[in-house]
Amino acid sequence: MTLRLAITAGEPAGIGPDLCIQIAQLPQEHELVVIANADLLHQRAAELGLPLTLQVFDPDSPIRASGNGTLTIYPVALRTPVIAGQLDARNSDYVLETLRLAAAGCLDGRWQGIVTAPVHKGIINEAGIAFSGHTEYFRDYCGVEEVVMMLATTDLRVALVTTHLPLRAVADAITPDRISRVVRILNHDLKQYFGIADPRILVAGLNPHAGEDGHLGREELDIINPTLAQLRAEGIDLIGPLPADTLFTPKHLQHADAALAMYHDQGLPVLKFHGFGRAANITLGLPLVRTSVDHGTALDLAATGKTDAGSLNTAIAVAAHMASNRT
Ligand SMILES: NC(=O)C1=CN([C@@H]2O[C@H](COP(=O)(O)OP(=O)(O)OC[C@H]3O[C@@H](n4cnc5c(N)ncnc54)[C@H](O)[C@@H]3O)[C@@H](O)[C@H]2O)C=CC1
Ligand SMILES: NCC(=O)COP(=O)(O)O
Repeated sequence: MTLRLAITAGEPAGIGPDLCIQIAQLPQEHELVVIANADLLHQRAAELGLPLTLQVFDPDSPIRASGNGTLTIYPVALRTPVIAGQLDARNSDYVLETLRLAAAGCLDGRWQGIVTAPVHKGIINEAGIAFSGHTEYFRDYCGVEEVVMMLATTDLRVALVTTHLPLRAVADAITPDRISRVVRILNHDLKQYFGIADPRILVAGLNPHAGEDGHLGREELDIINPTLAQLRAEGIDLIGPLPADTLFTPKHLQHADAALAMYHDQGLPVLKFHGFGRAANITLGLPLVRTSVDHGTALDLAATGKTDAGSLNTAIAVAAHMASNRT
C-alpha cells in the first residue's frame, strides 16, 4: 500500500534539507510530504546541484509516490533567511512549528507517520524554549505519560529507560514506576509494530557489573530486580539485570529481540558503533508512528554534498513498516 508520510526537515542550517533533497532523487514507494520552507529547499538543491520539483500538499489529491526529484511540500515560513552551517535562534520557532504540524496531521489522519530530520537542541534552548528532544516533544504534544526511545538496525534494537537527562540525574530517574512503564510499552510495541509474538528483552543494570551484589551500587538489588520480578509475573520475558558491558555480546544478543539500557550513553554508543548511518530512531508508546535518523544536524556538512542519507532511508522504511502493522 502506498502511504503518505510526513518528513520534518529539521534544523534549517543543518543537513536535514540536504537529506530531503537526496532522498527525492531515489525511487520512493510512498508519498513524502516534507514540512519545511520551500525556498530553503530550492536554495539548498541549487547549492547541491540537484534537481528538485515541489508539489504543494493537497489533502484531496490521491496519494502518489515521491521520487525522480519530486517531493510534496507542506510549506512553512522561515522566521529569518538561512545560511547553511550557521545556526540562528530566530528560526527555532519555525523548527517547532514543523514538528507541531507533523503531529497534528498524523493525529487527524492526513498522513500515516512522521519521520524527523535532526534538530539542534542547543539553539532551540538558546531561543528561550525548553526543549530536550523530539521524543519528549511528541510525548507532551500527544499528552501521554511515557514514551520509549529505541534505536534499531536490521539486527539490533536498543531501547532506553531514560533519555535526555544529565548523567547526574539518571540514578534518581531509575524508579520502579518508570522501568515498569518503559518495559510494558517496549513489550507491547515490539508485538504491535514488529510482529514479535513473545518478545525477549535483555535488561542492563545501572552500575558496573550490575552492582556486584550491592558492592558497586544498590539500584539493581533495591529497584531493578524486584521490578523485573513483578513484570515477569505479568508474562513478560525479561533477562537481567545483566552487566551492560557483557549484555552487548553475541552470546546474549543472539537470543534477544531488544536490549534495554538504563541511560542514553549506555546503549547508544553500542548501537552507533554497530550501525551508524543504517539505524532508525523510533519513539514507542505514542498514538502515532514516529521515526528519525540516528545522527544529528552535522552543521559541518550542510550544503557540501557529502551527506549520507542512509539513516533517513532506513527511518522512512521503518515508519512505513510500522504504519502498515499498526493495530
Ligand atoms: N534526531 C535528532 O534531532 C538529533 C539531533 N542531534 C543534535 O545534533 C546536534 C549535533 O550533534 P553531534 O553530536 O555533533 O552529532 P552529529 O550526528 O550531528 O555529528 C557527528 C559526526 O557525524 C557526522 N555525520 C552526522 N550525520 C551524518 C550524515 N548523515 N552523513 C555523514 N556524516 C554525518 C558529522 O559530520 C559529525 O562528524 C546536537 O544539537 C544534537 O542535539 C543529535 C542526534 C539526533
Ligand atoms: N540521541 C538521540 C537523539 O538525540 C535524538 O533524540 P530525539 O530528538 O529523537 O528525541
